[in-house]
Amino acid sequence: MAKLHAFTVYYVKRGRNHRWRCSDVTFWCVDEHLCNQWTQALKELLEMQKSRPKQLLVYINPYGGKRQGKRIYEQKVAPLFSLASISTDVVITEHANHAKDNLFEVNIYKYDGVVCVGGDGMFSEVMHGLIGRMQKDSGIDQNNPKASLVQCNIRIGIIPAGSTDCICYSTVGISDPVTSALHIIIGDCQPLDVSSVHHNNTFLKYSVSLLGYGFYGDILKDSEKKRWMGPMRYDYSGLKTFLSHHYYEGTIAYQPAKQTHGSPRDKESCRTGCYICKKSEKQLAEQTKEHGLKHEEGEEDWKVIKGKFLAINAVNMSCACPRSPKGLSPAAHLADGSADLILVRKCSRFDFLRYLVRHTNQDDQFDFPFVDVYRVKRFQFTSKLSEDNESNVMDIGKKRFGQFCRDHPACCCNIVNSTWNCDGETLDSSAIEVRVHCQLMKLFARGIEENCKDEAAYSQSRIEQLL
Ligand SMILES: Nc1ncnc2c1ncn2[C@@H]1O[C@H](COP(=O)(O)OP(=O)(O)OP(=O)(O)O)[C@@H](O)[C@H]1O
Ligand SMILES: CCCCCCCCCCCCC/C=C/[C@@H](O)[C@H](CO)NC(=O)CCCCC
Ligand SMILES: [Ca+2]
Repeated sequence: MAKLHAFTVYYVKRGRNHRWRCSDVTFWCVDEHLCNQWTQALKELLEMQKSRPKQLLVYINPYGGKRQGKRIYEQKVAPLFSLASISTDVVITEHANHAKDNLFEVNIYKYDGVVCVGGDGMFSEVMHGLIGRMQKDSGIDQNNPKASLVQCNIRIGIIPAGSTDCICYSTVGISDPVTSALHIIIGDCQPLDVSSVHHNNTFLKYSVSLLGYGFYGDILKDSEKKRWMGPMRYDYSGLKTFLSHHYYEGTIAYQPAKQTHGSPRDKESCRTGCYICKKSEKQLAEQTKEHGLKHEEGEEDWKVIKGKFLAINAVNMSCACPRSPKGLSPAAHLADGSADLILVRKCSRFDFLRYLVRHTNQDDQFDFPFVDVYRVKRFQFTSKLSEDNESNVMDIGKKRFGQFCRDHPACCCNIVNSTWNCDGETLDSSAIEVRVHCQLMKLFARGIEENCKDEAAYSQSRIEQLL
């Protein structure tokens, strides 16, 4: 028998529900020279793939979600990175803000990307570190709410190991560490809108998923005390908050997003290669070419809404997650430069439950008389309490009689403020000013792919597209 020579090709195979797996095929051949020619040609082809990362900085939160981050990375992700010849510097975080602070100190420019292993909170830390570092290096003051921010071209990869993993689920279609690792390896790139949140010309936070006041703010505040329960804390605090049924009075002012095509009531969702996000990318490039970073937005066309709200949810993306597979705004776009502002007004407990149930099924969440939704580029919120404080008409008696509104004791209208839930972190201020920055950062992802029945059908459609 002649001596056989062989080489193995590792490739990505699509599974069900947006899951990707690594598969391999081994080629055998008797001719050693031919075998070497093949491996050489394949190596050269791989070398030409400039979007694939070679060096990554990895942060692992060992305490996120079910505390499995370190194990998930070591067992499922590191072997794939090493198979793909990616070199890594790994930091296991020792305290909150470790990753964020570290990103201000290290030479980030030597990396092709930063990977976070954890949940939405861990992603938020890495995003704040990277965006903050870019602004610092470019001399841009984050405290100026009107500043045009510098885009961050160092991509972030998310290995989901948290409690909600909403950002991973909404940008990949599944919360699965191996799938996310493969998106990183093949060098996918998904731009992402980021909202900046300010109070009185002071920068508070950035947000990419949910900015929620009322229901989601109260859940978060209560659940933070129960971190030891792990992801279950949200079910416990969710039920408690639902039963308390608190309303909050305040004023919302918003500027509609006129430049984006599409509406929150659209039937189609944002998917891989989304033409609405592509149009926004083109507009952004033209704007930057014309005005550079100096472009200022007009102050025209503010709309004002006063009312009592059970929940105010501003989402930059659908916020799909395993608990809510279509998300809070199923037609929101990842990179169109706008957010969907959802106002849930005072209604009965039963009606609010009907609304919440629609987070989990196929029915239209906005088809209720007490729910309004607007696609916006900027908004401001002031609670009734801070309005009263500002105009110096605060009734001290209200304070003394505890937290319920003295004027309507039976209405559950809360005179204390709720808290803003900003991607799973609480904000210190209730009065905020929010602005969406179109495609401020990039992820190692490609958006959610259209569902295809099987791989053969997918390949066929790709061939047809290419032809
Ligand atoms: N070593 C650490 N010790 C304590 N806290 C940490 C550590 N590293 C990171 N953190 C903080 O833990 C918080 C929560 O982490 P993470 O987002 O990973 O998990 P989660 O809250 O369970 O998930 P999700 O955000 O998806 O709901 C983050 O805000 C992060 O700042
Ligand atoms: C009777 C059935 C009612 C069921 C209602 C289920 C609703 C689930 C909606 C989940 C929406 C998640 C939005 C994303 C928020 C994240 O930025 C944040 C950080 O991870 N998570 C939470 O605040 C955690 C929020 C958890 C809420 C439970
Ligand atoms: Ca958006």
